[in-house]
Amino acid sequence: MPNNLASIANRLTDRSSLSLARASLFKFVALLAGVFVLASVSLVYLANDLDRTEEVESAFYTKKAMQSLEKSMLSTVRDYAFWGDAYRHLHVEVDADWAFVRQNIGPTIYSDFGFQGLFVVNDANRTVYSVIKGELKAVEVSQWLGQSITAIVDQARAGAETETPTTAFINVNGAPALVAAAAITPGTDPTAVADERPASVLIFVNLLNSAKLELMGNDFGVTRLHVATPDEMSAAFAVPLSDNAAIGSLYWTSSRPGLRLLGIGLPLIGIAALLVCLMTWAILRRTTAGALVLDASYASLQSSQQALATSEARFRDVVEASSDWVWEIDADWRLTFLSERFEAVTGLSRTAWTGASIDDLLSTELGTLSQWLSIPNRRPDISVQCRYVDIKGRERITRLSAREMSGEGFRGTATDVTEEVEARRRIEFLSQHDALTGLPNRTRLQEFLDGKLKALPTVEQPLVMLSLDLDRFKPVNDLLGHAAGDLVLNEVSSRLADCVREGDLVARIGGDEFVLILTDMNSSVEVEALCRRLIDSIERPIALDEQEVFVSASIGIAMAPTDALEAAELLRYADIALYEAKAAGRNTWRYYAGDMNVRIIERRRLESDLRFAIKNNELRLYFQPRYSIADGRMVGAEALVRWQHPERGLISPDTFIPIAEESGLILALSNWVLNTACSQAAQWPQHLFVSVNLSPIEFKTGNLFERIQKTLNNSGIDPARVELEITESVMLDDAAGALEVMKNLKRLGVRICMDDFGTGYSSLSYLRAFPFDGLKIDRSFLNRLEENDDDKTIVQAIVGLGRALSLTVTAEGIETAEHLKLLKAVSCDEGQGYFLSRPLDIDAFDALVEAADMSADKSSV
Ligand SMILES: Nc1nc2c(ncn2[C@@H]2O[C@@H]3COP(=O)(O)O[C@H]4[C@@H](O)[C@H](n5cnc6c(=O)[nH]c(N)nc65)O[C@@H]4COP(=O)(O)O[C@H]3[C@H]2O)c(=O)[nH]1
Repeated sequence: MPNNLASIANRLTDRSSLSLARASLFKFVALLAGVFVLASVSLVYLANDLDRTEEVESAFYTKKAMQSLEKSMLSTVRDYAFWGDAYRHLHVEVDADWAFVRQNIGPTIYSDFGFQGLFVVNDANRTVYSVIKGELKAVEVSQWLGQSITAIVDQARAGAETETPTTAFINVNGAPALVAAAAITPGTDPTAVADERPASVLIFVNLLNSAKLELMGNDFGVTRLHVATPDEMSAAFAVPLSDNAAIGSLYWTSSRPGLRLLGIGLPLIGIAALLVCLMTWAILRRTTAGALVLDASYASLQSSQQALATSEARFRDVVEASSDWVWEIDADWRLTFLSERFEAVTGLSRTAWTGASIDDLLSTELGTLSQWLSIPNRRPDISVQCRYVDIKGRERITRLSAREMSGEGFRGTATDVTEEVEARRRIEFLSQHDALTGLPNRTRLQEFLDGKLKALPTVEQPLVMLSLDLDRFKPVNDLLGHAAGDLVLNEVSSRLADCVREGDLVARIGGDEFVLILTDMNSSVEVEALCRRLIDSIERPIALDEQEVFVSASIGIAMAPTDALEAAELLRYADIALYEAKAAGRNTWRYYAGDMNVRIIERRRLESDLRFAIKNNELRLYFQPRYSIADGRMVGAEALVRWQHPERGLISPDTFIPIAEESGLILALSNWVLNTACSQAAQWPQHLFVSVNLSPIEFKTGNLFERIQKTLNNSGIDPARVELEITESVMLDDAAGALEVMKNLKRLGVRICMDDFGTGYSSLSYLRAFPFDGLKIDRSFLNRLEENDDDKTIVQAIVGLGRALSLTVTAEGIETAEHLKLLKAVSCDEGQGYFLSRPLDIDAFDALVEAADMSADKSSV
């Protein structure tokens, strides 16, 4: 049975609903057509039958009519023939008066009975009395009839004895006629005595014309009875008038009820068929439309089933391939399904946990999971973070999504997000903290500061911000390496954190820059005590492996609401104060003051003026001659830039070089100096070199080599006559990079000289490692020479060192004859200073050079 059903289903699925519907409908239509054909055939058969019956009846009644006619004529002829008076007046003697005139047997035969012929044939077969159509005529019966009726006459005489008349149909001139004949006898009249002669015979002739036949037919319900035409003669039901067909037959006009029935029935069937056709057409249309819809639904159902199957397969694949596990619970919160991944992810047994409460497995921070699932109108797309303990006893975090099932219960997925959550926490922490020291970073500082400022600090309860920068940290980093620098920063960070109270904030916002936010400082005494503590704490030696490192700090202080109520402003003011603290000699602190800001503004104005100055030729180049100490010969000159400010007059480089360095204008400025210095020096005598100062910033820009090369090419000066002065901060910032640049510069053929030697930390080591050609002893040594014997020794040592390293040693700041004498004594190579010559403008220097040349010429002469 199921097989049968399946095969039917297959057959059904093989054929569309449309074709099925059409096939069924066509069968139905064929059936209906069959019914209609059958009905029509039946109707035709019935009609034929009816017609046949009608014919049979008509024939029957026609015969009846004939018989009735015969009977009537027999009766009539009998009445007149077997009558004593008739015997006396028509046989014994023929008395026309009695018969015709007195109308005993005369015209009434025609007028009453319609017999056209009345004849009396005597015993010699002669017609003795004849009335034709009611008129007395002397005509032989055989003549009038056109034929002999001897047989009829004889048969009538034969019946005389028994008084039996006779009838016979004859044909008279093509029309039938019924002849009734009877022997004239005395009948029952006792007065009339029969003679011996053969009896005379009374003959009535009834000519059956059309009108008479029709009338007769009507009496018997036969329509238009008439003599059959030759065609009708062959009809099955034509009634012959005698055995002799030559006499003719009678026929009638059939009412053909069958035909009438057909006339009514067939159109009805036709109309019914038409209606059925219309209905079928309508049904076909509806069925087609319905079937099309059904087909479409079926196709859609099939594609839905296909999609469902694909979706199921996809779901299966995803469930198996995904790292998530799938769960289902019933209305009692009991786990009814756990996917295979559950074991792989959690290590827990599926079998053991199936049937257990989900609350025993998972917990949320918001309460039990079942409570969360029960939240009315809970959005199904929102997931919840749950915790569980895996097989190894570790707490894991999973993100759970849940949807209510149409029955009762829930199902969903669980994604292990432990790593993700930890990574997020870490990222969150890192986004707010400095990776090296773990201190809050600039972002956290900003948040903290905003929060504190929103609380509106008061003058009595101010918010204090300390901007702290380490002094002497860079050399540590550069000389001892970044690892050592990191250790120092870590140590400093923890010392700073130790100095503040809980609720305060210590943030690291740059390499060696820190910001402290203090909220519970009631007086400047407290603030300063803290600053002292901070500096003391930082100044304590920091042990790094086997050596100790010393750093210090400068602090700038700004307060809210006194100085500002905006975080950015407060930071800026604390920075300004820090700048002042550093300018004040470091290792100290400064409160922000309004005029500091003025100074900053002033500095900004200068920066903008300087930008204009470089472009508009306000810079001037001075040259300070450098002499050989041994013989007092000029060997070269140092190019020193000045700024001829339209309002402020001549401005010293000490004022604007730092501004140029900070604003980035230094490159444009230095280009101008290099080009001017080299093109001027190119015109000097060949034995004079020019020395140009380079800023440490220029070493970091990357294209110093190209710039110098271009300057040399443009000016055409011999590179050997160009000396570049750099300070040791160039090496402090990036020793490896500086070495690379210096080596490249040396390839150009220029000389490199270390400026301000003796003021830094590690000049000696740099001197050995870098390709210097000379060094310039900082003028601070010469300033103190007269009062400090140590400095004399140092100068002597530096000169000795320079000689040992084959460097040209130049003393700067020779202000007195004594300085010169001393330098001569220690065999210092070269010197420059006010005592020998102040820096000169181009014209003055050219004049000096010219004068020097002339005196040299004179001396040589
Ligand atoms: N007290 C005293 N001072 C003397 C004596 N002899 C020379 N000086 C001054 O000492 C400075 C020597 O230049 P510096 O050490 O390279 O120091 C220079 C140099 O570092 C920088 N500088 C000057 N011109 C340029 C330049 O074109 N480019 C760069 N990057 N820096 C420059 O500005 C600094 C100051 O330059 P200046 O004001 O011209 O000051 C010059 C000079 O006028 C003396 O006997 N006694």
